[in-house]
Amino acid sequence: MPPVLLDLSDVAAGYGGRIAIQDASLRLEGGQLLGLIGPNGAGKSTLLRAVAGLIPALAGSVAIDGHPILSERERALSALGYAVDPAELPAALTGRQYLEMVASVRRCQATDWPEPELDHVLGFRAWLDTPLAQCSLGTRAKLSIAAALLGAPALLVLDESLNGLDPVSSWRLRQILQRMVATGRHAAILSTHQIEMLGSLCTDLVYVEDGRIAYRWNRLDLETAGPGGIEAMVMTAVTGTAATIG
Ligand SMILES: Nc1ncnc2c1ncn2[C@@H]1O[C@H](COP(=O)(O)OP(=O)(O)OP(=O)(O)O)[C@@H](O)[C@H]1O
Repeated sequence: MPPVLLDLSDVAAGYGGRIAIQDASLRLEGGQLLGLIGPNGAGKSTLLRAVAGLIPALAGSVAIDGHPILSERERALSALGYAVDPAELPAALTGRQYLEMVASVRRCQATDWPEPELDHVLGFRAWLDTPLAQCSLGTRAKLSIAAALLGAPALLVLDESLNGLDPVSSWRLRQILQRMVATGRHAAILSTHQIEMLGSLCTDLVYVEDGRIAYRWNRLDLETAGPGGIEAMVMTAVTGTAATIG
């Protein structure tokens, strides 16, 4: 049996007493790569922040790799790689300093990536000694993802992290994610507005709307739709009309 790497049960979370996501239940095993989609402001990032323990769950429970975030926070978070929003990276640090800081928390080396020479593969090596404030958005996004990958955590959470990446780096990173997940020892959640990116990547798909998980598709649904058919499948469900383009 693959390990249960994320167990989210009836989670509610929000800001200043206002609920932004509620009744969210998700279970991810090793080998699953979940795509998270939905309208702007639907609650996707809020859900992922609750998974990462950045905001508290106001109801329900979150467990990562079998460790409840509430009672075993340190053990739970040591199994999580969450790519921080590039805008929230510490601007005064260089990329190298940031990676070293994250590595020291993870108790690994600052180059301990699941694939060797990730800095070269993703093309940010030349920027490692530049303050993050002076790096381009895409380079900061790469450094954020590279930090999340340090120590090859069991659960990876990438919240729109691929948005700013150049096409080749995005493709390389998706390949790395797929290879990690295919081992059965890792699971990942990837939120994006680029549905077409998810077709050949995800094993599962969730659509969040108005603060709730509104639709779910599993591996069989995605295989049946085929990589090119996912967008039509989602649009048909969400808009209630058969959706085709062209
Ligand atoms: N830091 C915050 N403080 C207060 N409210 C917030 C904060 N972040 C998000 N919200 C609110 O919570 C709701 C859900 O926002 P969230 O960022 O989770 O949506 P999202 O689905 O990720 O949207 P997008 O696709 O536009 O990134 C929105 O109403 C938003 O205005």
